[in-house]
Amino acid sequence: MKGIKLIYKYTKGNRKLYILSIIAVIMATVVSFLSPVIIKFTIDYIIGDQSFEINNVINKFIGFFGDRDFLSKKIWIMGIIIIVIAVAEGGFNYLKGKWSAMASENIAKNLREKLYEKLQYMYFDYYTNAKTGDLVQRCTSDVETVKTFFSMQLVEVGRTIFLVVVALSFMLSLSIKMTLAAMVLIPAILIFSLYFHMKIQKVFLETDEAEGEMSAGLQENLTGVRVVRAFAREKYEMERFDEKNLNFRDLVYKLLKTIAIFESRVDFLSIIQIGIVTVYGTYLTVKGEISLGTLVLFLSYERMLLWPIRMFGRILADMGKAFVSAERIEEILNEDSEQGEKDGIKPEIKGNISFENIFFEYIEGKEVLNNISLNIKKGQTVAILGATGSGKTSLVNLLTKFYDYKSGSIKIDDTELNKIDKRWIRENISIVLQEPFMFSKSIKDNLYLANKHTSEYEIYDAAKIATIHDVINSFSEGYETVLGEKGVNLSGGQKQRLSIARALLKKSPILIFDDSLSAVDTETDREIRKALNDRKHKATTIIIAHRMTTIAGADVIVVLDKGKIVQQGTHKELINQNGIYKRIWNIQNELKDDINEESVFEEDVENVEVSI
Ligand SMILES: Nc1ncnc2c1ncn2[C@@H]1O[C@H](COP(=O)(O)OP(=O)(O)OP(=O)(O)O)[C@@H](O)[C@H]1O
Repeated sequence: MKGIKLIYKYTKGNRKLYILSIIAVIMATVVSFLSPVIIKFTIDYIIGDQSFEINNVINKFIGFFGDRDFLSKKIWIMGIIIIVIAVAEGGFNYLKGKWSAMASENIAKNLREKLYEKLQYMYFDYYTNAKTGDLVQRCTSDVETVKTFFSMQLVEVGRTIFLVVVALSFMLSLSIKMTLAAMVLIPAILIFSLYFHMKIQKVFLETDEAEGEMSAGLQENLTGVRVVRAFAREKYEMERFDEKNLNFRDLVYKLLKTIAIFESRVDFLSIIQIGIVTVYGTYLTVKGEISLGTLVLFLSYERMLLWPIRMFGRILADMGKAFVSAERIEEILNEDSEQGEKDGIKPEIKGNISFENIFFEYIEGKEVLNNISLNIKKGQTVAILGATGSGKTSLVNLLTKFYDYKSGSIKIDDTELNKIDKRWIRENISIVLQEPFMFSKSIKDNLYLANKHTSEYEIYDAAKIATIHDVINSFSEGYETVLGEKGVNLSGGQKQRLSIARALLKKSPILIFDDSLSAVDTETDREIRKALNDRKHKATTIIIAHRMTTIAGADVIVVLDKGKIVQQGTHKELINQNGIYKRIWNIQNELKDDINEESVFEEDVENVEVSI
């Protein structure tokens, strides 16, 4: 029932095409019934001189070409009629294929569109829990399974049912005895086919899973190829892949063997069925109960019926698969997402931010932020320092509305963040993520992503601030250089710098760096901070970092520990307090002494006030 509802829902907008393809199938089937009738007519009436009372309409159709005398002299006319019928059948089958393909391709396209759109707006939690491979499979092979159902199985079920009904009524009108003989093994073949295909479904599923595992293994291996090489684990990886490869081969072999056994058994049953019609039909013909033409007609219909009936089980089993796929697609489409939310307000964002008694947890009972209160004025630079897992990124996640806070208050200027439109606030915040991601496009296109109306001059300017302009120019294609998957032809630090340039191009009133200078060397870090310093006060800037020199020049430094703010103040204030900040500062200075090198670090320590 659920499946039928889904069929009805999915065909929306394409039902006319479906009706047309069903009409074409009916026409093809009707026409296919004509050839044996023409042959019977030729054998019995033209050659055999017997009366022909098959059906008034068909009688008239053949009579249209002339009387018996005329036709017996020009028997080639019957050959031409058969050829025309075959061409007409082919034409109707072509139209059926065309219309059902158009409808099913539309359905698949709409489904992919809906899924893609939905996935753009899912809540962040969804991506944390969902497996990427599984999502990709739902958007590709599950959609394909549903498409195959609509393009083939649905119409084939209709064709088979129509074929059986029409053939049966036609055969019954000619000879009840022969019809019974022609149908004697049909139920057995049908039941056997249904039983077999239900049973084999499990093997199909196992094979699909084994193939999925093999491709997932390959994908993981390719993504982690550097780790594999670095740990010299090639042999181990090959063995793991071999195991999956072997398992897949064995399952496919088992599947093909089972299908071959089924085919040979059902072939055997079909031959016996044809044998029964031939022997019993010959007996009745000799006795004069039926004509030779009727025997030939029954044999033709028998052959026409056998193929769809033996495949009926397969079609039904595949339909079961299509319903499972449709449900997997529906699971995604029925998820709650940001799309369902009402639009929030869109105030002008100046850049004043205040957190008041914010508590936050991702998982109930596991507090991540504990009573956070913090005031950031427009244009200020705030640095956040804290151990891993202390809640720095979570603070940013709330600000960008990736997650919602349940208690406390966050105000942007004077507006409660909860009331501000999600897209609006994200448009007004530039964020450089902890793990920068670059699309497989040119460097320029990756930069345009931030602001498609930006000028080339602005792009170069942002790249210069992020100290990546010279690096880009050193590539032979310059800004047109196409980045590989995940930007692999850039180093980690280069990717970070490019994503800083991208964020700067957005020109938002709020700028966030989430540990975005960790992969650049101290010298480059200093250069970027100097360049940024010139833009100071243009945007409220939040910097999350572990390197003290990155942090020290901020207007306000916030020290987080296990989700709580434990210290807050300027570098000068914090250095004079006994606390985490002073301890880390001392550790980094001691390290510097240990290394005992004349370093940029030393300069940084001296210039901390100006170097953000
Ligand atoms: N999506 C999530 N679901 C559940 N727990 C999460 C999620 N994201 C983060 N956490 C948990 O919240 C805590 C704070 O994480 P957060 O990423 O804010 O730390 P952080 O200070 O930014 O750390 P780092 O410096 O390593 O990036 C951690 O204990 C982490 O395991």
